Amino acid sequence: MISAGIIGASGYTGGELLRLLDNHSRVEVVAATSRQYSGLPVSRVHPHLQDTDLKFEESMEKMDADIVFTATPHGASMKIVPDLLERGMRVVDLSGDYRFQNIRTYEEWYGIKHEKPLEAVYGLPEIHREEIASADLVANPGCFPTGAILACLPLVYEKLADTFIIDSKTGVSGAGVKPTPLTHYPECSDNVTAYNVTRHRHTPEIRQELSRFNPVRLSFTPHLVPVTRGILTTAHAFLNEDLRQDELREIFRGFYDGEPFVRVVDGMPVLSAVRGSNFCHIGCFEVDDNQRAVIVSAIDNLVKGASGQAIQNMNIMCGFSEVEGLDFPGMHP
Ligand SMILES: NC(=O)C1=CN([C@@H]2O[C@H](COP(=O)(O)OP(=O)(O)OC[C@H]3O[C@@H](n4cnc5c(N)ncnc54)[C@H](OP(=O)(O)O)[C@@H]3O)[C@@H](O)[C@H]2O)C=CC1
Ligand SMILES: CC(=O)N[C@@H](CCC(=O)OP(=O)(O)O)C(=O)O
Repeated sequence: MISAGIIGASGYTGGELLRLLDNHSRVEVVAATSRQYSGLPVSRVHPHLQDTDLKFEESMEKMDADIVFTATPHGASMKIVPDLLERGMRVVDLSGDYRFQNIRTYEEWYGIKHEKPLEAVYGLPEIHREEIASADLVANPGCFPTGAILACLPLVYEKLADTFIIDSKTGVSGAGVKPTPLTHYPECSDNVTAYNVTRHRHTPEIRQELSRFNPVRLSFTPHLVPVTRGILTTAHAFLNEDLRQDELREIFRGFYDGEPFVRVVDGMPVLSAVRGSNFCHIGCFEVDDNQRAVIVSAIDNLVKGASGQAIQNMNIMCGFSEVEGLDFPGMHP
C-alpha cells in the first residue's frame, strides 16, 4: 500500500482523482487539499463521493505521502512541485508547467516566466513508459494533446505523413470548475464555438511529442461543444503512400497492439463509449482520392485526458499493474 496526496482536490481533475483512487487497491489517499474548503468534508464539494471520511487540508506543507498529484493550474504547480520533490515525494503534475523540453516555448505560449524549470518525463505511457517508471516528476499531458498525439503517432512513426490538420471538440469540464464567459451555461449550451484557432497552447505540446519521431507541421483548432466530458479529435493527414482504409486500420492495430488503454475500433469513435473510462478509441481511417486520411479519436478529458492517465502513470512509477483501478469500460449511451 502506498500513500497519496492530491493538491487542488476541490477541482474537477482533483475530484476525478479521488473518485478513481477510491477504487484502487494499492493506494490510500491521505491528503486532499483545498484553500477554499479547508476543514470541510470532501463530500461537501464532490457530492458523488459520500463514502470517504477525508476532509480538505489547507496544504501539504506539513504532510507527507509517497506520491502527490498536483491538480493545480499552470503557474501554480511550479510554486508547489519543487518543495514536494525536495522533501522526497514523487509527483505527477497535471498542469502544463513541466511538459516542455524547451522552457522558452513554455514561456512564449503560456505567457508566464518559469520560476523553476526541472527535469521531468512527459507522461504519455504510449511513448515514454520506460522513463516514467523511474521518474520522480511526471508531467501529465494536456487533454487535447493526448487525443491528438494518439491519433497521429502511428502515421508519424511509420513516416506515412508529416503534415496534420487537427480539429478537436471538447466538453466544458475541460475548462475547470470556475465558470468563465465562454463556459457560462447560456453561452455554451445549445452552441458550438471555435477558440484560440491559431494560438492554442497545446499546439507546441502536440508538435514536441510527434516531432520526436519525425519533424511535423500541424494546425490545431479546438472547439467547445455542449457536453460535460469528452474530446473528439478529427485529424486529417495527406499520406505519401496510396493506402486503403483496411490497410491503414491494420497499421494502427499493429502499432497499438498490447497497449492497455488504446483501442482501434471498427466503427466511428464516439464520446459516449469512452465517457468515464481511461480508454482512447481510434477509428475511421477513410482515405479520399487526394490521399487525405481521416483519423478520429475519442477520450474522456477528465480520465485519459487527465486523472486516469495520471493514475496510469502512478501505476507505472510504482510497479503496479498498469490497469489497476482503471480497468472498466465507458458509460454508453
Ligand atoms: N479539466 C480538464 O479536463 C483538464 C485539466 N488539466 C489540468 O489540470 C489542472 C487542474 O485542472 P482542473 O481540475 O480542471 O482545474 P480546476 O480549476 O477545476 O481545479 C483546480 C484547483 O486547484 C486549486 N488551486 C488553484 N490555484 C491554486 C494555488 N495557487 N495553490 C493551490 N491550489 C490551487 C483550486 O482549489 P482551491 O481554490 O479550493 O484551493 C482549484 O479547485 C490544470 O493545470 C489543468 O490545466 C489537464 C488535463 C485536462
Ligand atoms: C474547454 C477548455 O477550456 N479546455 C482547456 C483545456 C484544458 C487542459 O487540459 O489543458 P491544460 O492541462 O494544458 O491546461 C483549454 O482549451 O484551455
